[in-house]
Amino acid sequence: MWDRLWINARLATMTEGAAYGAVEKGAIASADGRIAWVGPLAELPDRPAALAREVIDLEGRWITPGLIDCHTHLVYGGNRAREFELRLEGASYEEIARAGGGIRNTVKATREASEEELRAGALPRLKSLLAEGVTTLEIKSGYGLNLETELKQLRVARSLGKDLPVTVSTTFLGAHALPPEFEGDSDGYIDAVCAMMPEVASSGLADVVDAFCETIGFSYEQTKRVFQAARDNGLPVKLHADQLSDLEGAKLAAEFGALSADHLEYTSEAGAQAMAEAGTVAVLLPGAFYFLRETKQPPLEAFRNAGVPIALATDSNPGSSPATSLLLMLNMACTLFRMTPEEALLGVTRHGAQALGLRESRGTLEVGKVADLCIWDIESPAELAYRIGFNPLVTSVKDGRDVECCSS
Ligand SMILES: N=CN[C@@H](CCC(=O)O)C(=O)O
Ligand SMILES: [Zn+2]
Repeated sequence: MWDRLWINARLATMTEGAAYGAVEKGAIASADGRIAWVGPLAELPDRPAALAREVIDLEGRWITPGLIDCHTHLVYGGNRAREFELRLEGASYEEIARAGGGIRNTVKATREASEEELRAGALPRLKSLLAEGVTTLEIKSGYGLNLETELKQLRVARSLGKDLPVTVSTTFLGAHALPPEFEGDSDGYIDAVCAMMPEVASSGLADVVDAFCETIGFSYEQTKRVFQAARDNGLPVKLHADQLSDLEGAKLAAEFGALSADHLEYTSEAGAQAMAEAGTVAVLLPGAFYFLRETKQPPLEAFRNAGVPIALATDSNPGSSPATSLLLMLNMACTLFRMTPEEALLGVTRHGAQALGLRESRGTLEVGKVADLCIWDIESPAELAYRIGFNPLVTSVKDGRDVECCSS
């Protein structure tokens, strides 16, 4: 017997086929935290009450897979509201970074914070994401830039996943910026990051390794060394690539079979082609594009033509995207990048799961996958991208159970 059965539901399964993989008059069941049955209500093998311990009549509400935010920097100290003011007075993101502000400001605050303080700062941001139906998210380090603080951030990220109803995928981003103690010696810092890799890997605190390949970050060659060290230690990679200039980060990510390359405003057609061949997901981050008032659009058409799966994320961070609404990112991706609402929803479900290497277990409503669901009070899935600042979530379901903690 199944544990739970939701009937009279409209399902956006996000599988291939019909738009949104929609099933108009559907049903879905969970058993032991997994999806046990999904399909048209009329095809249920027996009366609902004979099939499950609990039957829930959704009266036509929509169900989607639980949402996935595949790129965040959620755990950090302090905030950068002062830099927001400076940028409004005319300073650019790059100028602030070159003058020793930017990421380095957050590094100072993160080094000074205790684990408890970092956790207390991250909790309301995480709860805001959960209240909109996020059931899986990625959290990066990258504001420590020394082994001790990077591990501190990763421990906080892991603990959030243990204590809240959310699956957390963790990412070691040691090569995020040059720490002040390595000023003038970026190669020396990359040596240090590579030297951290064995302990990062053996700690079990990081699922993936990331780097910031950019003129204000690290070069192609330096990023390649970080990726090689990750590979030598059995960790998969992803990359902050081609955000402010084309350093061929997309190509490098593809060469290493990266799970994803993220940002990608300056990616060339050849970079998109390489990603398609490698199965690397393009993660677009409209929050950073908006907040930094970027003008160069990511090459959406090149990704579509090459068949690159496109994901979307908040990039929640204090400097370039202080966002804690994934639904807002759906709207921004459509308005700013001209993605369709269906592409946007795929970006935070099926393709978001793929970007985290979780395609087998999450991201679609299919038998055998984890029973992470969102139940929405909407007339069509396009409404999730259409509205601005409105949350139509009725409830989310994590591992088959209703999420109680974070309703708005
Ligand atoms: N691009 C680099 N990292 C972040 C920004 C971090 C920060 O400014 O604190 C990003 O993904 O946008
Ligand atoms: Zn980022």
